[in-house]
Amino acid sequence: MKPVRAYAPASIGNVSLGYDVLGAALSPVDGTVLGDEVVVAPAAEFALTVEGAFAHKLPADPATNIVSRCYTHFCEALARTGRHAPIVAMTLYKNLPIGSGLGSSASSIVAAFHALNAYCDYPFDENTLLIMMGELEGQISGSVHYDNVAPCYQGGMTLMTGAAKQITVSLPVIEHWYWVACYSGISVSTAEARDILPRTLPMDVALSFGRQLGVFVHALHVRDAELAASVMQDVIAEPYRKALLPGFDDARQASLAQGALAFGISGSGPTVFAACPDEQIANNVARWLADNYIQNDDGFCHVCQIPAQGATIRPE
Ligand SMILES: Nc1ncnc2c1ncn2[C@@H]1O[C@H](COP(=O)(O)OP(=O)(O)OP(=O)(O)O)[C@@H](O)[C@H]1O
Ligand SMILES: N[C@@H](CCO)C(=O)O
Repeated sequence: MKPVRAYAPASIGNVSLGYDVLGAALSPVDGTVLGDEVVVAPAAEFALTVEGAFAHKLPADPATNIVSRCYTHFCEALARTGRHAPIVAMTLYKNLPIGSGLGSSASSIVAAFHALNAYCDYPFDENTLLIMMGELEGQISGSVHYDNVAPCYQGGMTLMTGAAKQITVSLPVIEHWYWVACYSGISVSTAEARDILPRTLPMDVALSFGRQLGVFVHALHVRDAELAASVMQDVIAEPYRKALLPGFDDARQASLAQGALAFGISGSGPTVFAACPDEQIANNVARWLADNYIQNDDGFCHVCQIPAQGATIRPE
């Protein structure tokens, strides 16, 4: 079998108004690689090598890397179909920072499963593979949520259905919007950022959540950018999580003052995002965030769009 390489993009989980049920893939407009890659090649025994800018931030033992667990999970699923497990050497290019809010573990998981599936000539369909990706994401963050793995794998903006038969539906995107994503450089554990949230919601919060999500989906379908932006406030997680993000309120105020239409936490943070009506405003917001929100040399800021294509495969 021939070696393959999979690329899986960064993503915004929640997009402010869709806690755990809405996500979007990200693609920097300047062509920067913002996502993990996994290469799968034939070998005499299983091995995982980790390279890339953030490889040193992962535990040294490859067995603790989520990519090794993806391989085991994939092989077990394959065995249930009567096929033999492939013996492979995998290389993870860890390009995304850990605990960033950019769907870093999701990116590794999607690249790993997509590469293994392609290497084995696609034994699993997209929905089946997505369920496996969600299970592995759940092992890391403490509960299954698809809002990073789904857009990362499928591209675009995806809404989770809650039904195993079809995990996601794809939403239209406002094509002229630019999305600034700024990673401050610190790490926030997704599991811990989930633990600080209340287990139940007051009725008024539940009503706001449902109203916002319904209006947003409608607005995307009728291409009403103003209406879509008007409901992009996080009533569930941001009130609790912003305390974990130094400079969050100032960053929001400055981004909105410069013309951003909406501003929020990407996933569980510390990355923040700003949805902007044009590229010029996005560049201005990105400059401000780069100068003021980034806290150390690991931080970065990119002007992005939401790509229609999610994970990709190419021969190695
Ligand atoms: N390939 C991998 N990529 C990322 N994290 C991994 C990987 N393998 C193991 N881990 C571990 O999984 C945990 C990931 O933590 P967490 O879910 O907070 O980060 P994340 O997925 O990077 O976050 P986010 O979705 O906010 O970007 C860390 O403890 C990390 O060491
Ligand atoms: N929906 C998840 C995304 C984590 O990146 C959360 O907010 O916890």
